[in-house]
Amino acid sequence: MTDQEIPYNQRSSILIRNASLNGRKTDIRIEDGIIRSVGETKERDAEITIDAAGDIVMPGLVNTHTHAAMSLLRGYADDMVLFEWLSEKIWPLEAHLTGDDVYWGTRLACLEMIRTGTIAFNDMYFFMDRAADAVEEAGIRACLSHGFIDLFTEEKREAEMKASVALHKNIRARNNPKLSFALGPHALYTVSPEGLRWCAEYSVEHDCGIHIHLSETEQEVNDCIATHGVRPAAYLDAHGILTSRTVAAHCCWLDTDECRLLGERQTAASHNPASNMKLAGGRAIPYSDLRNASAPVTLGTDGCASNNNLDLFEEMKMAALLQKFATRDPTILPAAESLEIGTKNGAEALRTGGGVIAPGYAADIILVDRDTICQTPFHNGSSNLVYSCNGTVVKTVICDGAILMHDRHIPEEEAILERAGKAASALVARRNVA
Ligand SMILES: C[C@H]1O[C@@H](n2cnc3c(N)ncnc32)[C@H](O)[C@@H]1O
Ligand SMILES: [Zn+2]
Repeated sequence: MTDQEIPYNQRSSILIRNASLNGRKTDIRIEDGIIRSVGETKERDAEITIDAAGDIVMPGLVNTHTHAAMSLLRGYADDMVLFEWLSEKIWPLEAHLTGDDVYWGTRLACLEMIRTGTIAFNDMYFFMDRAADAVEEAGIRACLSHGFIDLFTEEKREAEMKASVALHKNIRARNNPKLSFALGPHALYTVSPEGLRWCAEYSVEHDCGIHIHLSETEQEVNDCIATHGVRPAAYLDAHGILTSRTVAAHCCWLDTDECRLLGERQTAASHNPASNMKLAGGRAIPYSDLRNASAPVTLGTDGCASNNNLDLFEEMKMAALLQKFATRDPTILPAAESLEIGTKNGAEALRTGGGVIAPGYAADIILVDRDTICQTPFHNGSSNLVYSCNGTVVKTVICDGAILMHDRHIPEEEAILERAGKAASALVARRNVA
């Protein structure tokens, strides 16, 4: 089948033939966005047939914490301390962002995510109606939240509440099962207690998610104890923020009791190892404690200004390596577990219906090359995917039963690179004259 014949970003009936799954050859039938059968099939009547001989099939990856349009800020400010990085470089530049910037930045981010095998992401940023436009055109799944930052003033709180409700309405009106809405209280150091409480109540009333930063730095913990007399997780819990619909990003400085609290509430922790190492937070996520407490652990990249890419294959490797280094225990977070964190756990946290290759699951599937250096020799599939490969191994991406990349081709790639590059230059120029 030539590229022209592929109906990109349209649900189709798809037959994948001869793919390798857990070391066995198999066919996979997809209809109406769902995996219908896994195993050899005699049926041949699909709209699209993909011969996947030489490819490995696996669930698509899920990025549970990002700020997609920050792809425009890739390389803009590196090698800085987190708070100075935010307050001196990132926030002053973001003050000049437009809806168009967010549209092109999010298109660029979706392009990168699709190319590296990600089929869903959890995003917190601004001008999110334009992010939603970009996401729909890319065809990927996303949970979108307006970054709610009231800086403890009532006036800003009212504005952020309005912006959040408007985004919720906008997303509902699109009636796209791949799009969902979450409240996005940025962090306990940028949102008033009233703002947090409002987000919590709104999320209960409308059954939507909550996306927040939690315990990224030691300073956040120390300031919280000094101001409120409790640690960050307890503080957020007292304001109703820790729920089974909540994704808490970073979680580096949680203590054992806080891990237990996340477990009790079934709040998902999004582990962002590259960002934590780059911004030098100084502590790795307490992975064992979270696991012992049965708190869901998922994987995220954070934005492109602190990573600086959105490749979750790299992130799976860093997650495993960082745990080993930080705990001096090479047996912690083995490759197969890292893969599960990057796929199944993220899919559960974002409720995509996918994350597993089996009948009845959402058809969120990727095909990765087996005939490459990083897969040779092939002693252990999980080991190769986590420790040896990166996102360039991905050949084909199917999301909700629609093809988004086929044989490494994604429509409009060149145009997106050009427009996003121009938007980034113009944004920096506006900041420099201001
Ligand atoms: C949604 C808001 O979150 C900011 N943001 C981006 N990265 C981080 C981080 N590691 N920690 C806290 N905030 C961050 C964005 O720059 C935006 O202002
Ligand atoms: Zn973040």
